[in-house]
Amino acid sequence: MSSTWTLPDDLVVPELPADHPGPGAPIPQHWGRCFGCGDDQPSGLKMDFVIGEGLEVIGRLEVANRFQGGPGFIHGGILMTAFDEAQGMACSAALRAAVVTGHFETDFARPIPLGSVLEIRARVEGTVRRKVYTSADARIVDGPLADPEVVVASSSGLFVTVGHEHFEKGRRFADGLPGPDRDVSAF
Ligand SMILES: CCCCCCCCCCCC(=O)SCCNC(=O)CCNC(=O)[C@H](O)C(C)(C)COP(=O)(O)OP(=O)(O)OC[C@H]1O[C@@H](n2cnc3c(N)ncnc32)[C@H](O)[C@@H]1OP(=O)(O)O
Repeated sequence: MSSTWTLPDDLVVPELPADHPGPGAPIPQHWGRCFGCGDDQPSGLKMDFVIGEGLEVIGRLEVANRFQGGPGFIHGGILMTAFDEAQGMACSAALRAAVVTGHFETDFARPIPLGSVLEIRARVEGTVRRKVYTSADARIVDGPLADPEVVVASSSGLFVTVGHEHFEKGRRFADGLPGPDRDVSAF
């Protein structure tokens, strides 16, 4: 299966921020209630991230039983969510900007068993105005069917940088129903 994704000709590769922490530095969760990375989200993916080389970040996902789709394997939508989180984190680390997903596509190359540990390497390919082009690939690095040489899935996504006002619209719904305003400025 091959992607229909193509990068534009006028892509600009961003410079790393001057205070970029460098490979291996942990990346904090961007929002405690985030389904991808938050530790205040019991049903979430609870992904961990560190900075990789250049414009790359490295995410880790333990494939828990609750992520099951077909018997014994990860649900495809869960895998897409993990890619979405990783590629969003790559944008945030490279650009120090808030982003939202505009367009996303994933190739599923191999089934991924429950109990395995996925490493997702996600990177910014470049920007065009507010558009951020990203890609990522996943490998099983521990547990069942582990083989770090094999790419089990890959992904391409277009993110769009937004101001914090974007999230103001959702702040009253942070508990799922309209309620007191919450401070989402740290998102
Ligand atoms: C601390 C932070 C941590 C951040 C860490 C992040 C990690 C979290 C990762 C999870 C992220 C999510 O799931 S976010 C949740 C899912 N996504 C969303 O809810 C987004 C919903 N959509 C929107 O809110 C809106 O459509 C926007 C913001 C994407 C765009 O609206 P806008 O602001 O009015 O901008 P607009 O002018 O329309 O578009 C700007 C440019 O992007 C292009 N563009 C817009 N949408 C698309 C699209 N779907 N496909 C292609 N291109 C698009 C336009 O053509 C234009 O290109 P040009 O004219 O310049 O050529």
